Amino acid sequence: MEAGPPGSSRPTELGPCLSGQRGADQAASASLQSAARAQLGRHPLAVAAVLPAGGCGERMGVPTPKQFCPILERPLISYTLQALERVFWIKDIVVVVTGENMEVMKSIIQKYQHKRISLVEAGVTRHRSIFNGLKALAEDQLNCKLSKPEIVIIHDAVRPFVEEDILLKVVTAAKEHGAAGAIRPLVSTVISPSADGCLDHSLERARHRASEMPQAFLFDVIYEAYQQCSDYDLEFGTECLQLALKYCCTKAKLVEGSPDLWKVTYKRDLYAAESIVKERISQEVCVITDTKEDNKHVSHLLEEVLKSELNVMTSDLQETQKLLSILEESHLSILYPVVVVSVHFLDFKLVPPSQKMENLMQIREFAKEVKKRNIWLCGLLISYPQDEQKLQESLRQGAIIIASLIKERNSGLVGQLLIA
Ligand SMILES: Nc1ccn([C@@H]2O[C@H](COP(=O)(O)OP(=O)(O)OP(=O)(O)O)[C@@H](O)[C@H]2O)c(=O)n1
Ligand SMILES: O=C(CO)[C@H](O)[C@H](O)COP(=O)(O)O
Repeated sequence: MEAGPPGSSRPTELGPCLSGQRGADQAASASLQSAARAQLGRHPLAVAAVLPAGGCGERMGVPTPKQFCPILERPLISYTLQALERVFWIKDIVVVVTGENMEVMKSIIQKYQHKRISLVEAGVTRHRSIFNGLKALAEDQLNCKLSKPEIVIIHDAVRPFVEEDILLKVVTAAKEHGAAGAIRPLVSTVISPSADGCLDHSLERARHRASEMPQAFLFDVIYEAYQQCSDYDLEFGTECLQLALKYCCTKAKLVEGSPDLWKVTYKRDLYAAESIVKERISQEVCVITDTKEDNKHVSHLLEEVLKSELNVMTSDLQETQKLLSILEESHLSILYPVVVVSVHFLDFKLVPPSQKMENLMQIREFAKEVKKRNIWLCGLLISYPQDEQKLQESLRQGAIIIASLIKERNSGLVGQLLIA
């Protein structure tokens, strides 16, 4: 079973206790939390977030709006919500979706146990959706749990890889400047075409930046800007920072962001996002070793070979049960499929595989059962020849298969029995 909570490099969810890793993560998260308290001031600022998620994802070219497209069988928007929920000082998260997607969104919130989420109906453009989200925060509506924040973060729901440090930077900058936004170096040069479709001029790439998200604003600044906003800007605008400048004379502070802030727009972006998620959640593997004497030696050999493929954390049977109960209690597998590889060693010369097959085939039924809890189980039969060199080869094959199962997370292999 591969352990290790999902998502960013500093997971804070409950999860299997990894020896050194967890300690480092907790330290990193604690230092961010103390930085947040220091930078946001002794009386912590009231910070809320608005996530526009009311688009139809036309450029994605599929019927499902891209914010609901699956990554490892979980909707893209759920990853973004998880990233924001992890930030303790964001008190409310307003998600703006179309009326027709309201029920879908509610089911996602319930299934993945998202917290601090309020839903608001989208507008026909991104700016109108964001404006609706701000209105929900501005008006102390009756029996509405939302209250007006001092700072509001605006972040596209289709930008799942947002970390606490960039959120803290834009919020801190917005507190001082009134507005702030993440930027990235341009990859392509920006050109301006003339009316006849030829090049009029090009912009000096080094002197320009791409505007990304997250952005943050003093709530009163951005709310005022949207209230003054022309219909043309609401209809065709794409830049919130520009609204703050145009309508409130507020020059946003620009904050260099990480390469991970990109927006999922085209289908290739979805493939890239899934690869990044797989890579991030496959950093550790937990080897569950049989404590019976005759298998202990070969299990140890497998761990050694696995170390060349992945970071290996070893565990014995008792630890296995503890890990499994933590998994059950922490609902870790709700957010990400947990891969469990049940490894068996067999000297094919002494024991014909067919004799062992029967009880190994039980894996298929058991796998069907645990898949309901998002645990992806498959079996691996490793040849255990007496010849040391042949044993090393089959262990190497076994390690390659295990690493691939964890990194690739192919649900088609769930319940299968593979042989190395
Ligand atoms: N009327 C709209 C349009 C867009 N968005 C949201 O704004 C974010 C960024 O917009 P974009 O990438 O353009 O999304 P879509 O408009 O869905 O994409 P497309 O332009 O390809 O249709 C997305 O999270 C999208 O859901 C929104 O809340 N309301
Ligand atoms: O990068 C951004 C600057 O705030 C916006 O996400 C981007 O402009 C949205 O544009 P579109 O919705 O057309 O992709």
